[in-house]
Amino acid sequence: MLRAAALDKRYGRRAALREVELDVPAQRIIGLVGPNGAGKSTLLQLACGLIEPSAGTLTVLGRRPAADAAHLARVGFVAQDAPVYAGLSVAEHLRMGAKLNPGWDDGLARDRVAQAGLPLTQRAGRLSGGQRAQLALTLAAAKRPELLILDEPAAALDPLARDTFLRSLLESVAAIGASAILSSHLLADVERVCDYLIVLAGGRVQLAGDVTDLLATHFRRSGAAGDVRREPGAAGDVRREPGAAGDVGREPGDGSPPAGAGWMGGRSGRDGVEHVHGGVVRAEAAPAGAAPVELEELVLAYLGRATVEVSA
Ligand SMILES: Nc1ncnc2c1ncn2[C@@H]1O[C@H](COP(=O)(O)OP(=O)(O)OP(=O)(O)O)[C@@H](O)[C@H]1O
Repeated sequence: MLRAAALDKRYGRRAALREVELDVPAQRIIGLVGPNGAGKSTLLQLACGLIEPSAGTLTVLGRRPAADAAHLARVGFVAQDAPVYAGLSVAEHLRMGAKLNPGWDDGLARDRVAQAGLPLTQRAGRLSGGQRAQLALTLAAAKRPELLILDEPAAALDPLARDTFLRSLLESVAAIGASAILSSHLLADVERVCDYLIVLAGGRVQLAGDVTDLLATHFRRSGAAGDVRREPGAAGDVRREPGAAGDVGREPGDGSPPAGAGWMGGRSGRDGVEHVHGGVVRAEAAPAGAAPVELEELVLAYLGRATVEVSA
């Protein structure tokens, strides 16, 4: 569904993506996570055909992004901050969507608008942030795309609006049978809706795979519980909501490796066990005494390792 080979994107001399290799199957909801400047928006914009690769190849639904009008119709994009036309009403947005998109599903659009409680006569500029995000999602979903691409769609929303938005996203994806890729800084959101994960840092893919496979092949060495955030380089800006489960007693990096965590800051490969970071290891089967990891620990371990590698 989404394939990248030796994909590079440079802005002048700055490399935003380097040697990206991806092969994401269809029918997934993909979470794209990474700290600020990791290259998430760049990858999504490449996938939409808004920008061109500097080197390498990227295919979306088997073709070059935005290859032609027919291919454009197969992809729906919700850009960061859910842009809509402030001066147009909700109903006018739907009429515009119907005119511009050959596969427009007006029934789906009107159902979604009603479900989200968007007043048809209200100008988009007067909608709340959550309502604007719902309108942008409606416009993208009513195209009935095979792939929905969303760049931090819920970042500006309060927890309740985000919850409603994510539920609508899941319903829309299920209703149209699409794949979706969304970037987010909020691991709780990714954990909730995504079944495939891509971790980007420093323009490189640190980890990619089905969430169930990743969780089945990563473990925490005994004594390492919850220590990933206390390691040097643990990336602090991919975050959970304050108060979310698992946050109790965890503090951002205090600069010292955790006692008893088996921290090696690199890969050993010994006995088929690869040390990732922060007591998190990768192995086909659980090493003796190791415990399952949560998605948050997994992501932080790879981001922590990337930070250590960059600063080494
Ligand atoms: N139009 C541009 N011109 C020059 N540099 C750019 C441009 N867009 C992005 N960059 C740079 O490319 C890198 C990746 O940026 P990108 O916006 O893709 O990251 P991101 O992971 O989406 O970050 P954020 O989470 O802050 O949105 C950054 O170093 C950024 O400064």
